Amino acid sequence: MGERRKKVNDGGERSLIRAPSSGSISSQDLERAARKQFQQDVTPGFVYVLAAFSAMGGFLFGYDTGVISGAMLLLKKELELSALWQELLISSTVAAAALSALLGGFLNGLFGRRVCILLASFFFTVGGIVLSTAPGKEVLLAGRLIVGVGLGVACMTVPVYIAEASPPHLRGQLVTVNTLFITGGQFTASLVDGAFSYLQHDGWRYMLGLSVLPAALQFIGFLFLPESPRWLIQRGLTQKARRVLSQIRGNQNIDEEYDSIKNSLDEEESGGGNDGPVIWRMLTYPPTRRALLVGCGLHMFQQVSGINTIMYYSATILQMSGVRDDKLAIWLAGLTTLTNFLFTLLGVWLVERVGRRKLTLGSILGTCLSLSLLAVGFLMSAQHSPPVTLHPTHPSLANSTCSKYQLCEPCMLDPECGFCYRENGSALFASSCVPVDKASTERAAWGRCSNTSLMRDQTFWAYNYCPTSYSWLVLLGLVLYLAAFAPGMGPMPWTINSEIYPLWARSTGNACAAGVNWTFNILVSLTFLHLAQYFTYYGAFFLYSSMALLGFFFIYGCLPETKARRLEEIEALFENRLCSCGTSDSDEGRQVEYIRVKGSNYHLSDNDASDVD
Ligand SMILES: O[C@H]1[C@H](O)[C@@H](O)[C@H](O)[C@@H](O)[C@H]1O
Repeated sequence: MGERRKKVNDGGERSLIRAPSSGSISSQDLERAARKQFQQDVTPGFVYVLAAFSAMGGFLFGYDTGVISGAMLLLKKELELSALWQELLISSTVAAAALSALLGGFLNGLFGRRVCILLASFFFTVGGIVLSTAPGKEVLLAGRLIVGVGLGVACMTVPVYIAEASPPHLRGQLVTVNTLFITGGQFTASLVDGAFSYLQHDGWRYMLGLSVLPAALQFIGFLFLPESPRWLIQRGLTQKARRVLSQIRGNQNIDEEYDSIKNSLDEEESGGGNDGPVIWRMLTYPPTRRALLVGCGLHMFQQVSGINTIMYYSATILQMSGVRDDKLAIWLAGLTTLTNFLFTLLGVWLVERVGRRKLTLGSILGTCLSLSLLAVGFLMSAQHSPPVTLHPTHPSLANSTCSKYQLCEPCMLDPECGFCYRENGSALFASSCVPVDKASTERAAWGRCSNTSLMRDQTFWAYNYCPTSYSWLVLLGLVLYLAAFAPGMGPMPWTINSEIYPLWARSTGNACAAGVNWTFNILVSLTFLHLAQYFTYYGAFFLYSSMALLGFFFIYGCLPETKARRLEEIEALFENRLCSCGTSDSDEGRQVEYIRVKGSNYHLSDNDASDVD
């Protein structure tokens, strides 16, 4: 208790932690002086330019993963793609991204962040050109693989680069901007898909090729942007590092930041144990092992709470709610990506205000509840599933299971069948379960629903869904899901991973975590239809909801708050046994303000202001 002032090892960041009780005049004077100084140390605009150019990698991530669904609608008709080829063209990019993200860790350590981003934008540009000029499906596949390689490298490098260049008080916000760009890319892709869907011939070339523009812009921009100062110091390029630091910190004093990075590197070196591959060292050193577990766990829970299934399925949810026109459903699906984007913006605003931990916890809890609501919506629809009243006879039905179904629910869960019905006001009649046309799921193979243009008024074709009066519940679940997921669970795994590893483990840690993200992304999307078929839609969504609940407990127990801390301080947060964060969070319950002042670094736990000039 006798200790009135404690020097903290924050490596030069002048930090004042003020207890709510400290309200004496001297403390206020101190704050005023500190704030004045802080305001003079404005963050130079250069950091924002740097973050925006880097986040174009995020935009391309969102664009290239989002645009394929619309392009595929045209491609499969024009190139007569089999189901296997469609699957190959979609999954190849994600698989290539998973592998190249892992390789990206190695490249990052060896060549630095800047070269890796240049490499990624080069791959994006070449991939885009190959895709838009492809003469056939084989070249298309090559193009999708090239884009995937770029994606993997970009998704793990960009957050690290932004985190390493940002001042601590802005780091969360600037790294989260990268995810904002991901969702912005997804939104743009849905607009481009909508616009070019009218161009039946070659529309896909424009959809896939447009990514060349931002990719080339990023490449040119990065020819002029600097390397990360932290990587330069690690490589012993100290003069260059100092130059970059002065460039990105403007009129602020860079000595302390420089010393802090240097000291933490020296400590690591003198600590020994530098033998063996980085991943081995990470796994055998408890703080990095714990950080890796938290980082990979966050990405796993992000994906198993179903974001990409929801985005992919949103057009069907909208059709279920009464939007019957396919084109309109595609445009309205754009609203889903827009909602995702807007709520990510909320995340950018919240991350430095409420902190990473609270934001992620609140978000996953909301995600879990809204997934349950979605599941209840599907359950109600299933329980009130309309019956099949007509059992037409047709030679092709001899080998089909469709004619055996008595209700719409099992009929729509069978990928071979669809539900054809007539409607009079809200009453449904003359319904049948018939095989879907193999060439297009928009119509039946034969009968009343086989020719969309000739379909008489009031005759409808439902594939993948059943007409229901509970669609409002599903729609509400969808909107609430996006509102809960997008500000926290969408961006935080990327943001937190960019800051929880010490410098020597940062590239490898981010590479592994991004690899986990892509792997679970593939797993969830490949299993969704089977899950729905065997456990029904509500079963699938209840499963995602329980995953999110598990994720909540994991985050509650294991994720420490990293807000406003210098990157070099964060390792210390993982020194304690994992899963103790929920019980002892040192800074929680106290009002924490980090204020830059001249002089040494103080953790001010009382009113003493005597050392501040
Ligand atoms: O953080 C992003 C984002 O939330 C996207 O919307 C999603 O498609 C990605 O898979 C995810 O990693």
